[in-house]
Amino acid sequence: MKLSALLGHATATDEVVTGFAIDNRKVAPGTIFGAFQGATVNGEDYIPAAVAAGAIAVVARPQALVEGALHIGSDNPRATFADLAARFFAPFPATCVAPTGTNGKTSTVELTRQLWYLVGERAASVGTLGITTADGSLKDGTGGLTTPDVVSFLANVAGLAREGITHLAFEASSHGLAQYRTQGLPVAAAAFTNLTRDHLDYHGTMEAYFQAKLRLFTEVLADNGAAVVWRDDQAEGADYNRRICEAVTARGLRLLTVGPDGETLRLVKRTPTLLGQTLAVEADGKSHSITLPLIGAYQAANALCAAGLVMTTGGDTAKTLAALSRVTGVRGRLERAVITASGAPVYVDYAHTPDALRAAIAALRPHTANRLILAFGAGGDRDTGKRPEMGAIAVAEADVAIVTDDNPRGEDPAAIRAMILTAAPGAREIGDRRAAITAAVRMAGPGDVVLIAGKGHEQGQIVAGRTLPFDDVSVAREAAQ
Ligand SMILES: CC(=O)N[C@H]1[C@@H](OP(=O)(O)OP(=O)(O)OC[C@H]2O[C@@H](n3ccc(=O)[nH]c3=O)[C@H](O)[C@@H]2O)O[C@H](CO)[C@@H](O)[C@@H]1O[C@H](C)C(=O)N[C@@H](C)C(=O)N[C@H](CCC(=O)O)C(=O)O
Ligand SMILES: Nc1ncnc2c1ncn2[C@@H]1O[C@H](COP(=O)(O)OP(=O)(O)OP(=O)(O)O)[C@@H](O)[C@H]1O
Ligand SMILES: N[C@H](CCC[C@H](N)C(=O)O)C(=O)O
Ligand SMILES: [Mg+2]
Repeated sequence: MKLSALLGHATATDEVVTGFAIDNRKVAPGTIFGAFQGATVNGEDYIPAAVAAGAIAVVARPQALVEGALHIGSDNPRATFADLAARFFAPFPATCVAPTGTNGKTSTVELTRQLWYLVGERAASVGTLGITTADGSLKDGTGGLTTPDVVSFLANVAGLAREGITHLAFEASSHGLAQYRTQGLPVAAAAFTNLTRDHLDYHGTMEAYFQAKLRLFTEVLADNGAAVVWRDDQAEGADYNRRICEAVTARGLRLLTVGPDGETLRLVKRTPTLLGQTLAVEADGKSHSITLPLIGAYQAANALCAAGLVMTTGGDTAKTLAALSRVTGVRGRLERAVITASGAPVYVDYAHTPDALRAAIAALRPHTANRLILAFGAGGDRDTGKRPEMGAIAVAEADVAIVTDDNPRGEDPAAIRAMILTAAPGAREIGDRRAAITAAVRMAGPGDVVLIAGKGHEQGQIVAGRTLPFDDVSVAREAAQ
């Protein structure tokens, strides 16, 4: 594609555009470079290096200095760059949907993908787990991010379309929304699960965090799009869900509400069973009984959000709800790793926020005859305020709480544990995660349940800039030997 065709107007030198880059080290001849002010450095400092490497145009603020390449000036360079990149990489899958929320995005995209698969669509998902393709296999391309950087995202989504994917569910993280990482991809439906404490290191305040999420509904969602909003008016942060509904209604878009206080899919009753739960749901004045093979209220919530996304993009209500009985568990979300010799099940879960920890413990409580033994930690170089909150929840809700390490990154692991322990009197401290998991598994007796929280599907422990191989599920299995 020629530069003039991409921009829609004549340019002094009309070169062929070969690609897009936001990092000067990825620029090749013919690239359009996006220079953005970041959280750690200013991308504008790399413009000369990008031009030297062959960039033919640079998207940057109007006041930025660009010499030797076309300067595409914009007050919102991230958005302008993404719109151009989307024009370059298109076409995309015909139906793209995106959930956001503090917790539940990965589960919702995966369940949405599965529901589409079960009714015969070629569907994929993009998020924390990576790129999950039509047959359920995983491929890389996200760079370890939940919402990949804009170039990787648009290039990969276009690649999925070329492979015949017609339906895509992707996770819209608050960082991704704030940085316009998905801009340019038309979104047919967006979902909102919940908003509770997380990422305040980046957003500063809960209101700023909410505003980043809100953008999915006010700006990213297409003009003829629809929103699915979880409604449990008694839940923590329920006011945010209400505000999302108001914003969607103000835009005149279709709104589907799901949950105990939802109107589209009203969750009337939830009954835990041995390996899952039965959901009594009212839709269009009809009662449906859904046998969901996943445990926990939180998984029911994500399943209904997923069903809403499928229904609002053309899925038949009865068929979609029926398909919920055939979904399988999401990797690292209340995943049963092993049953110990004494008969205690050991679950691995990705709870790394206060609300998630509470939800994961609550999910297991009905399945626990005796003690609920919890091993958990909190990540380094992330919101520090959530640490004591998680500690308080652990000692209040679990019978045995073991505080251990979870990706200390650049921080002193002992200092992270100390912050958790300030609000967790009675909790035990075992820094080494393998030792903590082993202790939890070995102390479990008949009727006990073990919950290992925080890392879910992760395959490494990030310590001082290095990622050491680590998998909670395998370690739990070894401990149970
Ligand atoms: C805080 C954050 O979101 N950082 C991400 C973001 O950085 P940034 O825009 O602030 O960039 P920066 O590092 O200050 O650099 C500014 C610009 O200069 C460019 N640059 C920089 C250095 C250089 O030598 N040359 C160069 O061109 C960079 O590419 C960038 O465009 O853009 C970078 C490039 O895509 C990402 O790698 C980086 O992710 C870091 C590694 C990260 O840890 N991000 C996490 C916190 C994150 O994004 N998490 C969310 C939410 C997770 C969830 O809750 O699910 C996610 O979606 O994964
Ligand atoms: N709807 C929900 N309500 C409360 N807690 C939830 C909900 N869904 C998931 N959780 C908790 O959050 C954890 C992470 O879930 P999931 O991976 O689906 O969320 P996410 O939003 O993608 O998280 P991340 O932002 O880290 O990618 C789960 O393991 C569970 O403990
Ligand atoms: N997307 C989240 C994942 C956190 C996972 C947890 N194991 C941790 O390292 O804190 C983040 O980057 O904040
Ligand atoms: Mg996720």
